Amino acid sequence: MNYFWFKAFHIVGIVAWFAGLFYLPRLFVYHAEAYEQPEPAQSILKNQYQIMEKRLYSIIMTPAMLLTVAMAIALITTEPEVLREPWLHAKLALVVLLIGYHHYCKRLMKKLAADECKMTSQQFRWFNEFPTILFILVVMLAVFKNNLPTDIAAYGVVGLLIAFAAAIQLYARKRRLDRERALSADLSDAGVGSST
Ligand code: HEM
Repeated sequence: MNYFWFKAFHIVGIVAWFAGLFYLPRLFVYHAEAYEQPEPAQSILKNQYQIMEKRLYSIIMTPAMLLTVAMAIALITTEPEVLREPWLHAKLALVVLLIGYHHYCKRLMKKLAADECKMTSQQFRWFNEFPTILFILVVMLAVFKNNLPTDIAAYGVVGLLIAFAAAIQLYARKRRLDRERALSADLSDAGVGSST
């Protein structure tokens, strides 16, 4: 019975942890875009994102990660034979990457707060997709276990990367066109380029 409790709270921890792992890098995208704004909007936005990032990281993400890992340890302690399973070894390798990503987010948060982060909003959009891929792979390993269809998983990851690249490029193009349109509207409001 304990095993089911541990598994239930393992999943509760995962959901809360991933809510943060998906949303924090999105905040980094908006934080990086705030640098394009004029003052005082820039300072107000940067300050607001900094508060949101800090709270999300320390109140939700880190406790949820600890709950996920604590429940995983409890699951393994209850059924130690699972430690011999190859799917769990693969899953642990991916979880190590996730925990590394989690800590790297903290480093980026500090750099953004100190105005020392050199990453652009487009680079953050790529960074944002990393946990999605790890999430899908870890869940597939947890469900299929040793029967994971590795060929389908590999094609799926490549397909996802192509879809992300297309979406990021299309969005960058849309932003560039919007900026050009706004600039030409400003110029025509100011009478530049008009003979009347
Ligand atoms: C700290 C590292 C982790 C370890 C050691 C671990 C270990 C385990 C173990 C032993 C189980 C029980 C398997 C079973 O009863 O068949 C389990 C279940 C599960 N884990 Fe993890 N886990 C970890 C992290 C994660 C993460 C990060 C995710 C999601 C991204 C995840 C997703 C799941 C899911 C969905 C289940 C339920 C699978 C089922 O009932 O068939 N785990 N985990």
